[in-house]
Amino acid sequence: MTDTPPTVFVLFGASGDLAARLVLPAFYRLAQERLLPPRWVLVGSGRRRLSDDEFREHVHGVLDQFGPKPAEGPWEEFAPRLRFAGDGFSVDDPGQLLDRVGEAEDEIGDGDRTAVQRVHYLGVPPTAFEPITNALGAHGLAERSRVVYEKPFGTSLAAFRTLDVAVHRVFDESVIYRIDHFLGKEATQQLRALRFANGLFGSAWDRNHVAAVQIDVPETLDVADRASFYDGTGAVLDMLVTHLFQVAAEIAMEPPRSLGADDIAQARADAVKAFRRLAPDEVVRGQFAGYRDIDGIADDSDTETFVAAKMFVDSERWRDVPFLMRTGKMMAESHQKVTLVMRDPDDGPYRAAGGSGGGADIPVRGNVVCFDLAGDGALAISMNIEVPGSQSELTTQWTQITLHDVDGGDPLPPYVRLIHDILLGDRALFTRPDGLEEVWHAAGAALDRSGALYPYQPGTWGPAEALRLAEPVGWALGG
Ligand SMILES: NC(=O)C1=CN([C@@H]2O[C@H](COP(=O)(O)OP(=O)(O)OC[C@H]3O[C@@H](n4cnc5c(N)ncnc54)[C@H](OP(=O)(O)O)[C@@H]3O)[C@@H](O)[C@H]2O)C=CC1
Ligand SMILES: O=C1O[C@H](COP(=O)(O)O)[C@@H](O)[C@H](O)[C@H]1O
Repeated sequence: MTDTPPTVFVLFGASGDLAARLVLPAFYRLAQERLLPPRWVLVGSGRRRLSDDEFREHVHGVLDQFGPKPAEGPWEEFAPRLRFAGDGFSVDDPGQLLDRVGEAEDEIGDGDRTAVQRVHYLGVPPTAFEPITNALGAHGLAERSRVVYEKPFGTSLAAFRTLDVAVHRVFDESVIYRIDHFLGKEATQQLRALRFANGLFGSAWDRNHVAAVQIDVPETLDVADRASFYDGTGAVLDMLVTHLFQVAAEIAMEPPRSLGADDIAQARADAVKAFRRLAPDEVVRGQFAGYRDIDGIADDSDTETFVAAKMFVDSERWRDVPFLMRTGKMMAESHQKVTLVMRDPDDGPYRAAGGSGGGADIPVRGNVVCFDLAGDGALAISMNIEVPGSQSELTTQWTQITLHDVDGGDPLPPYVRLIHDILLGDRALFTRPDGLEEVWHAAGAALDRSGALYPYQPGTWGPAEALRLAEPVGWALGG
C-alpha cells in the first residue's frame, strides 16, 4: 500500500472484546500481508490509563490468544507503532487523546501534519457513538478523517435518526463507514458471484424456484465475558436486524447496475426497503436457562439470547417466499449458514411431498444451495439423484467448494477485508443510512419486547415455538 498517506488510527474501545478478538488481529494480519500504509500509528483510546508498554503487552496477549501469533508476523516493527491514550474522550475533556494524536502526526507526517489522514474506529457500545462523535468535532479531530462505526448503528428508529443527524453534523457521508462484518465475509461475496456469474443459478433466484430462504446463525458461545454489553443489546439488535438483515438484503437484491460501491449499496438499500414489517406472530424470542444467574445480568432481565423470525420481501421476485432467520447463544451447535431451499418440480414422474406423482418420493429439502459464512467460507449444493443400481429410489448428495481451496485464492477474514477497504476508500461493503432507516421499520415486532420470552435449555436449538415458525419447510439445520 505504498500510495496511502501516513495514517493515524484511533481505536476507541481498544481494551474491549471486539478489539481483542477481531480488530487488533485484523491489523496484525494487514501488517503481515504488507497492506498497511508505509507510515502509520495506532492510538488505542480508553477511559483507564495504560502506558504504551502496557497496551503493547495487551495487544501481544490478544494476538497470542486470537492470532495471528506475534511470532508469525512483524511484531518488532509493529509494536512501537502502538500507543495508548487514557482518561476517556469527551467534549469537555479530551483526556490524553489530542496530545497523543498530535505527537503521532508529527512523527509520521514528515513535518507536515496536514498530510496525515486519520481513521477513527468506534469499537464501543452504541450509546458511546454520539458523545465520541461530538468530541471528535469539538476537538478538531474530524478534519482529514474517515470514521468507522460498529454495529448496531442506533437501537431503534428514533435513536437511529438522532444518531444519524448527530453524525452528519460532524462528518460528511462520504467519509462514514458503518461496519457490518457479515458483509465482509468471503462467502457473502459468493452470493453475488454465484447468482450473477452463473445463468443456471441467476435464473433460479426467485419465487418460482426457491421455496424458502434460511439465514441460520446458531452459536454455542456464552455471553458471560461481555454480560453488561449483551444485556443492554440482546439478539435482535446484536444479530437479527444487523447481520442477518444485511445478508437477507444481499440475497433479495435486484441485480445492481455494476459492481461499483454505489450501485451495490443502492441495490442493498432498495432490498431492505422491500422487507415487510415483522408481525408479532412472525417473531420468536427466547432466553437460555441460567442467563439471569450470570454476573452483571439483572435477575429480571427480559433480554433475548435467541430470536427467530419469518420475514417476507414485498417484491415481485420474492412474493410469498419466507425468509427464515434464526440466531442465539448457548445453542446446540455453531454455524453461519445461508440456505436456499429449492422448490420440488410441480409435475413430473417423481412424487413431491404431499404430491401425487407416481414415482419415488423426492427427499424433503433435498435440493438446496447453501453458503457457509463461517471461517474462510464454503458453498455447497445438494441434489436429488437416483441411487445407482436401485429401481428409481432417490437420495440426496452434496457437493462442496471450500473457498480456502480455490486456486489462487487467499481468503481474508472480514475485518481484514473491511479495514483494508476503509484504507482504500471503498464503501461497497458498508451500510448506508437510507438502507438502515428501513431496517428499523422492518424490524417491527422484533424490537417490541412486550411479546412472550420463551425459555430454552443451553445446548438445544432454542424454543419449540421457533420450530413451528419454520413449518412446513422446516429448518435445514438441527431439530
Ligand atoms: N464483540 C464482538 O464480537 C462484536 C462486537 N461488535 C460491536 O462492537 C462494539 C463493542 O463491542 P464489545 O467490544 O463486544 O464491547 P465491550 O463491552 O467489550 O466494550 C468495548 C470497550 O468500549 C469501551 N466503552 C464502554 N462503554 C463506553 C462508553 N460509555 N464510552 C466510551 N467507551 C466505552 C470500554 O473501554 P474502556 O473501559 O477502556 O473505556 C470497553 O472495553 C459494539 O458496538 C458491538 O456491537 C460488533 C461485532 C462483533
Ligand atoms: O457481531 C457479532 O458477531 C459475532 C459473530 O460473528 P463472527 O463471525 O465473528 O463469529 C457474535 O458472536 C457477536 O455476538 C456479535 O456481536
